[in-house]
Amino acid sequence: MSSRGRFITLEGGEGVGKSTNLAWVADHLMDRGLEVVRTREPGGTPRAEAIRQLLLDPADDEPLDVDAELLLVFAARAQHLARVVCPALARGAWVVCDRFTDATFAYQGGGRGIPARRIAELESFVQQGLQPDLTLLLDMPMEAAQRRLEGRLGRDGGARDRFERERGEFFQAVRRAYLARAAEDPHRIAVVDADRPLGQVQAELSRLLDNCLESWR
Ligand SMILES: Nc1ncnc2c1ncn2[C@@H]1O[C@H](COP(=O)(O)OP(=O)(O)OP(=O)(O)O)[C@@H](O)[C@H]1O
Ligand SMILES: Cc1cn([C@H]2C[C@H](O)[C@@H](COP(=O)(O)O)O2)c(=O)[nH]c1=O
Repeated sequence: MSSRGRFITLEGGEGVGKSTNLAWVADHLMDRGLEVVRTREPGGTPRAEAIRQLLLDPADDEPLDVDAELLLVFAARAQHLARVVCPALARGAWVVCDRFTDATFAYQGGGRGIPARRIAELESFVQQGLQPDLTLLLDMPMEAAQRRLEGRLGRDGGARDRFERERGEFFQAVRRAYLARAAEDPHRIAVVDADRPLGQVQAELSRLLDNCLESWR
């Protein structure tokens, strides 16, 4: 096995099963003796988590400007990369991250309508060429994912955050943007049908991960 760490991201719309499967992916890799760092965006460090709170806060006393939203996402990312992701990869750990820059192209690009070239400029500035080695895009129809989310919110007694309050068209645009990214970069982004029982989803994740483990040897 190479000593270089690997960067794996999970992506997809709200409620498709990212958190559930992130834990499973981390365990799958740890079972193979790898050091795994499990993290998320926006967030992953105390200051980046504080930016996450600003982004997710549904208070409508002061609407968040779309460019401010984009810059906050990348500010949190810069902090997360500097403090967590890059040091972990440098010491040979595997980083498994719930969302990364594909989410920015999907939410701020597809959802908010910010041109992809503007997002790409910030991506180059903040990431300096760093890209995930593998992205697992969990995909399913928005309506079914919304039902799952309602089930979880009901059980948690949780309230919807600023993004979860968006309308259906927003989430349809997010899904289209994710699928367009996967079509542009099929070598990195694997689309996984998430609208299946968990065992079937995880069997496919297992196959994808084991193929990568084999080819990265
Ligand atoms: N394949 C599946 N079949 C049925 N239910 C599932 C499946 N995967 C996840 N769930 C359930 O759906 C709900 C949402 O899953 P989860 O919280 O993992 O999604 P998420 O993509 O992380 O959501 P968010 O976008 O809000 O972070 C949870 O209650 C989870 O137990
Ligand atoms: C990384 C990233 C995230 N978002 C949005 C997408 C989600 O609605 C929230 C994060 O909450 P979750 O628990 O992961 O669902 O943030 C975004 O708009 N842009 C991004 O780059």
